[in-house]
Amino acid sequence: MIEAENLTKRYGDKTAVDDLSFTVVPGRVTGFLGPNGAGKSTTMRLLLGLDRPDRGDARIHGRHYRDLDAPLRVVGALLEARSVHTGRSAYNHLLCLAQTQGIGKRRVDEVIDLVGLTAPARKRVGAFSLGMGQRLGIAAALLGDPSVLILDEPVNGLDPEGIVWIRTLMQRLAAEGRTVLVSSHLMNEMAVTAEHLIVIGRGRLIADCSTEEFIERSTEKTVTVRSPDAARLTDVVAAAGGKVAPGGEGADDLITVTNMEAPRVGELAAAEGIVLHELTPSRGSLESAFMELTRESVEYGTAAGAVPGPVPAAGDAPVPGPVPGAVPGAATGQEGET
Ligand SMILES: Nc1ncnc2c1ncn2[C@@H]1O[C@H](COP(=O)(O)OP(=O)(O)OP(=O)(O)O)[C@@H](O)[C@H]1O
Repeated sequence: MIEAENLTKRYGDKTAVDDLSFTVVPGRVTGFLGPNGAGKSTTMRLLLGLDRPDRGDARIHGRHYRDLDAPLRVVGALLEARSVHTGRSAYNHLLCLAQTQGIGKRRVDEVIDLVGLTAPARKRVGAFSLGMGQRLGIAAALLGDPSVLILDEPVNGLDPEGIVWIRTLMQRLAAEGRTVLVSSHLMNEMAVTAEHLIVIGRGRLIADCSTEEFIERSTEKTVTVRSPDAARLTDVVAAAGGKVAPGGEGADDLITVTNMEAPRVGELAAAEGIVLHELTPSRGSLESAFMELTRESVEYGTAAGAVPGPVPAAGDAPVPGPVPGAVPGAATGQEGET
């Protein structure tokens, strides 16, 4: 288990992590999300004792990282800025790490196989591609067979096959009862990998809830309907309280309904004898939910608005705006559930 309690870290007058509290439990993959500069890497560094918090506490299985006897056997970490001796082979790099913690050669071979680096294991790390470097970092994290994994952008640089591999690996590690905290900017990937999310903006907690709940609360459900009698269906649905938008130019048979569930649309159509060619409910994406919930805590947006809504300048509005799905006591002051 990972616990952050009122974690606060300042760099000069910049508050990178601001009174952040959360718990990451074993048995599921927890995604750690936030816009650029939100404080994800800083939080991970605080959890790993690589930086000291100005206030608050970070514990792994109830202990500070620095108090762990054999840290690699408890926590495996992949951080963005890694120092690897580029002249060394992957095998030697892992062997050196293993020797510092009394881990045997057999485990080095095991993790090399596990991450798919068997063939290039004796090559210089300096000649590795970004994806191979990422696999090496993951191998190092897994070396001590740790019960806690803290992975900062593990998907970075991986090709589609590599992305599926890391997804499956993280889910397997969680299913084995390990605690897995993973940061990523790839929303589609997080949507299928992480069961739970911790979302931060400007160093503060925005949401701590299941991925499903996060999407559900912040995006509108829509129903796409196709009918040769779309005009009449529009009237019927609108009269029953549904909001209808036309499908757009050249799609006269298409409407999009909000404020009404798909079964109700189907029942109304049946009652009126209106033929349907399609009735598709859809929920919003994690990406749109994320944009919606974090838009006021984005530090680096384009002037035209890479995200919907106003983008305050850095230093402005330290408190993210009203957020459905925020945790109790979060920056918004709104009610929410965990
Ligand atoms: N060593 C440092 N010195 C000064 N400022 C720092 C330092 N490390 C981080 N910061 C600042 O703290 C804030 C949080 O940075 P951090 O790297 O933790 O964010 P992040 O969420 O990991 O961002 P990204 O998604 O871009 O990697 C940023 O404004 C960053 O510039």
